[in-house]
Amino acid sequence: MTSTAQPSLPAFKAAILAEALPYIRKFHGKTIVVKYGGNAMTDEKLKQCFARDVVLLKLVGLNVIVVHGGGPQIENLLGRVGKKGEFIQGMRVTDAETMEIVEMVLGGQVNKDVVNLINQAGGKAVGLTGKDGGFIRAKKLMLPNKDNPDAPIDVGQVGDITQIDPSLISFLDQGQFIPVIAPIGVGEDGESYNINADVVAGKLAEILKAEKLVLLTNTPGVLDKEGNLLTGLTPKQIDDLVEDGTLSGGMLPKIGSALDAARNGVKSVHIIDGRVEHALLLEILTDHGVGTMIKNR
Ligand SMILES: Nc1ncnc2c1ncn2[C@@H]1O[C@H](COP(=O)(O)OP(=O)(O)O)[C@@H](O)[C@H]1O
Ligand SMILES: CC(=O)N[C@@H](CCC(=O)OP(=O)(O)O)C(=O)O
Repeated sequence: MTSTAQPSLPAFKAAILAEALPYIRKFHGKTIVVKYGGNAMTDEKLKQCFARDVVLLKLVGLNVIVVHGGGPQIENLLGRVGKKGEFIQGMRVTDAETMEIVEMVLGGQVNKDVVNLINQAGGKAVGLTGKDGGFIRAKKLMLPNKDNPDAPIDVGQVGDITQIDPSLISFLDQGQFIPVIAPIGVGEDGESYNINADVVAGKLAEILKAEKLVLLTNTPGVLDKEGNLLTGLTPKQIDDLVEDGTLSGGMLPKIGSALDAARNGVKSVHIIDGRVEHALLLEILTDHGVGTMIKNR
């Protein structure tokens, strides 16, 4: 006779904890880059769950690096000065006044908020922008123009990463600190560049030879035209989804960065739902992967 009784809650919890052990062993000492999207940081309880997950991962021996966004938070401040954001191919058109606001919001309010959350949860977070130690160098980005390849599109002070110096991050890691990075780069003449946070996270994961890149956003993952979750995507499938318009807006730089990272040595790359409590722990330390995995072929 087979029993249909459900395991008791303590037994269920113990089983989940035990499930984490092989993952802790596998990832101990490895680098994990986590992109915390502005859209995933709107709810207080979720923010605290995120911070606790980051601290737990650090305590069990993973080198966790956080790169945060802040698109909605920038939009909010722009609105207060009577401006509205404009995006082309998922990149914010950034004039001088917008750059000032971007720097204020990303490098100030949002960065300090994430640092404080992690520290309140028991971690030792240190906030940085790419201007600190000049560790993210950038030049002006020109976007490709499908209609006229000879006339690339100018989106203002948006940065194209030219170099990332990993030594500052490694130094913080070794000191048991958790780097929290705002996606701002510095140009040759000290000028600031606004860089999409997914792009910074992807490049950083490549340079640091990260084991994993996890992009936390506000959808269950990549969705098809009918709104169904696509749990795994190959480069060819991604091309098709871009071509037929299934992927748009902020998903374009996200998927591009994810694919670049997967092709350039980051062992696993995931786009997951930051609105699910403890999504990060579920993805990294259990068998229950959530969201979309980006494959390199
Ligand atoms: N096929 C798709 N699947 C899922 N999301 C998509 C898709 N195409 C476009 N998106 C949009 O991309 C958004 C996520 O990107 P973005 O707004 O930049 O978020 P984040 O702040 O997390 O980086 C989703 O909220 C959704 O509106
Ligand atoms: C060039 C560019 O688009 N920069 C982004 C930087 C913030 C970001 O990427 O935030 P999310 O991850 O929350 O979207 C912006 O200005 O919105």
